[in-house]
Amino acid sequence: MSTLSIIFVGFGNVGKALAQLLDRKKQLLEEQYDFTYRIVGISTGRHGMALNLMGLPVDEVIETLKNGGSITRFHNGPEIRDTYDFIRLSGADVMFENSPVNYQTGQPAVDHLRTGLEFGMHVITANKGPVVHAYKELTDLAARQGKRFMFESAVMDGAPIFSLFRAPLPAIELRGFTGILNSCTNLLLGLMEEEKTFDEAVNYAQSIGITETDPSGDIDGWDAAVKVAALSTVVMGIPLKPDQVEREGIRNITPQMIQEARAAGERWKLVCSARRCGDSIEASVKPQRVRPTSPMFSINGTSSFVQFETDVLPGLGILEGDPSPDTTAYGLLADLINAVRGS
Ligand SMILES: NC(=O)C1=CN([C@@H]2O[C@H](COP(=O)(O)OP(=O)(O)OC[C@H]3O[C@@H](n4cnc5c(N)ncnc54)[C@H](OP(=O)(O)O)[C@@H]3O)[C@@H](O)[C@H]2O)C=CC1
Ligand SMILES: N[C@@H](CC=O)C(=O)O
Repeated sequence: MSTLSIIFVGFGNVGKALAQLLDRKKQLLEEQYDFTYRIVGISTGRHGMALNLMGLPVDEVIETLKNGGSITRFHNGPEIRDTYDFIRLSGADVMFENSPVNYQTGQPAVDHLRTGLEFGMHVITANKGPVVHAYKELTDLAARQGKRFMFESAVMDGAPIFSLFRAPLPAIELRGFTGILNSCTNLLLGLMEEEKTFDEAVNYAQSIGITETDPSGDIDGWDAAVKVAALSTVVMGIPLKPDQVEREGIRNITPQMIQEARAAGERWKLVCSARRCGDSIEASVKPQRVRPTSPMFSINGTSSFVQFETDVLPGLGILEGDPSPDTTAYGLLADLINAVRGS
């Protein structure tokens, strides 16, 4: 049985959930997939970084972070200058990159992933930035290195969106899609229907780890726009950047607007859509009132939904019920298994 050494770049809600899921699935990985793992490195933005090639005490690292402490005390080895040094010194087989998203450039995650690939690692991320800003570059580099660049969790967390179009739907023509791709705003709109204030709703969303590091990315529609751009780039084959998506967030939706919609039997939803027009794409993210006849009407809480328009399957939809950092962690774990077994 092989032992993979694993590093984490970014160890917030998602990184920690993944470390705990890996621990829970350790025996299954050994029995069914014939590999085990050792977490040899964890790096953060403001809470230090630590390498120990014999394996880090992950529970203690999590406890330290919970108390706001630095994890540098767990470091055992030569001094680490920066994250690139951390990646290089780790000699790891697999890197998980889960740092905050940068909608405009994808950095520094793109550089982290490139460095991991250059040093011979499979690189796996839930970060949407690199998918829209460096999909081709990182996919080509991974192929040259005989490694994988994987990002299933970047859109709809653990639901297999990218994998679906990788193999199970050969020869299909994807013409467009519509749906709810941002969990946070769907939760906020639902809580406002229950007469919570906007601030109360945001605080709750942050407490369950579903917002972006900076929640304005959710509220102003950037997270939804980067997901639309990622789907366009990867599954529709039309590279698109978030600022090319017509975008309006939910900041201007008032409690009165919510109640007016309710009185009319409708609900506000932050609707994402994209439609192929020749070689280009028309894409938007905007709040819309939806009727009970829409499949989006009954998408509650953090749940998300997408309906694909294809030439052969009329209306193929995927609903993900109540995702959280734990479901994102599952998408990352699935990527790990698929990278290791070459599927
Ligand atoms: N939360 C979710 O449900 C989902 C999140 N994602 C994506 O996963 C990624 C992580 O999200 P989440 O865990 O919620 O975010 P958090 O804000 O909880 O964690 C971010 C982590 O990245 C670290 N970090 C910050 N800057 C850097 C840097 N320059 N280099 C290395 N590490 C850095 C932070 O360290 P420190 O705290 O010390 O600053 C922290 O450990 C994001 O890209 C997000 O879009 C995708 C799907 C779902
Ligand atoms: N902030 C994001 C988290 C998952 O991508 C969302 O709310 O959808």
